[in-house]
Amino acid sequence: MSKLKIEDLTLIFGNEKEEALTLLKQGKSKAEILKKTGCTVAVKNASFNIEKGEFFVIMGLSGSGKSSLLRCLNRLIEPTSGNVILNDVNITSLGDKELQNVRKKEMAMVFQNFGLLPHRTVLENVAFGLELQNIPQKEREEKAQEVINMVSLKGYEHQNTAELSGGMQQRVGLARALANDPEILLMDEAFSALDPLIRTQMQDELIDLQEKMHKTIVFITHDLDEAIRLGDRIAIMKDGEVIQIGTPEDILTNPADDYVSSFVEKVDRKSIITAASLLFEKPTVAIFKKDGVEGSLRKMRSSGLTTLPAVSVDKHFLGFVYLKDILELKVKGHQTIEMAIVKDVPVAYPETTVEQMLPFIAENGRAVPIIDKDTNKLLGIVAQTSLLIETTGTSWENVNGNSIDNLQNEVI
Ligand SMILES: Nc1ncnc2c1ncn2[C@@H]1O[C@H](COP(=O)(O)OP(=O)(O)OP(=O)(O)O)[C@@H](O)[C@H]1O
Repeated sequence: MSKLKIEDLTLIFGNEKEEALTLLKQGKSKAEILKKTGCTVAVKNASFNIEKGEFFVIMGLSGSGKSSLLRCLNRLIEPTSGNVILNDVNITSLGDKELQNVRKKEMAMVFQNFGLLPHRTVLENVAFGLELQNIPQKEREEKAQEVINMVSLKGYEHQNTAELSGGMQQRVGLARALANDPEILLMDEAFSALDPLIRTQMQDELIDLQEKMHKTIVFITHDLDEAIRLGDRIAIMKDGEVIQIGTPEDILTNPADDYVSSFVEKVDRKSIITAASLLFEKPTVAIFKKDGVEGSLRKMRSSGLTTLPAVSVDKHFLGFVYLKDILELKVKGHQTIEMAIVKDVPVAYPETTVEQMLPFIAENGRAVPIIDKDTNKLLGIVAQTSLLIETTGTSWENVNGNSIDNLQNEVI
């Protein structure tokens, strides 16, 4: 079930909003609208869903509209048109009191500049939201302590936040947001002010925390590496428009346009591209025991492949068969291939990344079998071009896969 629905959301800054909106509907560009009305279209017709428990990252260059969009979700900024629907409640049409309740209980925000009360202690800062709700001191302090422990700040409860490092202040910000146990966390460039090492550490901790909490997180960043590390899905914004939404792998393998490509080309893909996305298009050929020496040779000749996977009748992977071994069996007059099946080869799974597979390829020399973890069946093989085996063996671009889906159509 979808948790948060964003429907045709538009945000325009300026005095001539109505006119700007009309021009927008007529298909005029952001630049034309600015020229004619003096209004800035910060978010243009955004429509997408964020699933319950999803880590959703919004990414884009400075000025692309990320913060504006995020602030429309809890109406820190009033959207000009469109709807934000949370669990069937239309946030955009709530009265002040109900909206306050949503902000307190359902959507909490974590800011880049922490937004803490500097002369209050960690405990008081974390409990602050609960204090505003008149929750009795003992109860709010217990709750605050619980989240302080969660974000690894135990022992710092009574320190003033101004005395803490940036990373620790951001933990306080996070703990404060979590104190109300909201369903949704809105995080606006929450780690951007931290130095790189601390930033990576905070990302790791947030990933760990999310595994336990299963919150819906909407996280803004202008850093694609951060988006990829954190996001289940990433929305990419440009000039107020959401131009692509997808998993990190979708975005890297199929960038929607040159703008997305320009982000993507700087990313190290080896650690993101998985076997699953390599297993498409070309079907592989596999050998069954019943093919025997002659049948195997025929399959190798007609497919042009000198290494083929051997599978059982129900497609369980048995091992690899190499041309040289089959030829040896033929010379010796054998008809069965049993002896030529090399069983001890490293296998990978659909979620195994290219980076993780490269040592297998180096070790095995030719290909990596991709196996379904549950059924143990062979899904396909990821092979390296012979050229690459000769050279470095480390470039993902030259790694390709063959799916076993079309096994019935194999070349014989
Ligand atoms: N209060 C405002 N008044 C007028 N225009 C604004 C206001 N806030 C933002 N804008 C404009 O709206 C557009 C989107 O800005 P926004 O801050 O949402 O982008 P962003 O992607 O979050 O950028 P950054 O990463 O720099 O925060 C920009 O053109 C910006 O200049």
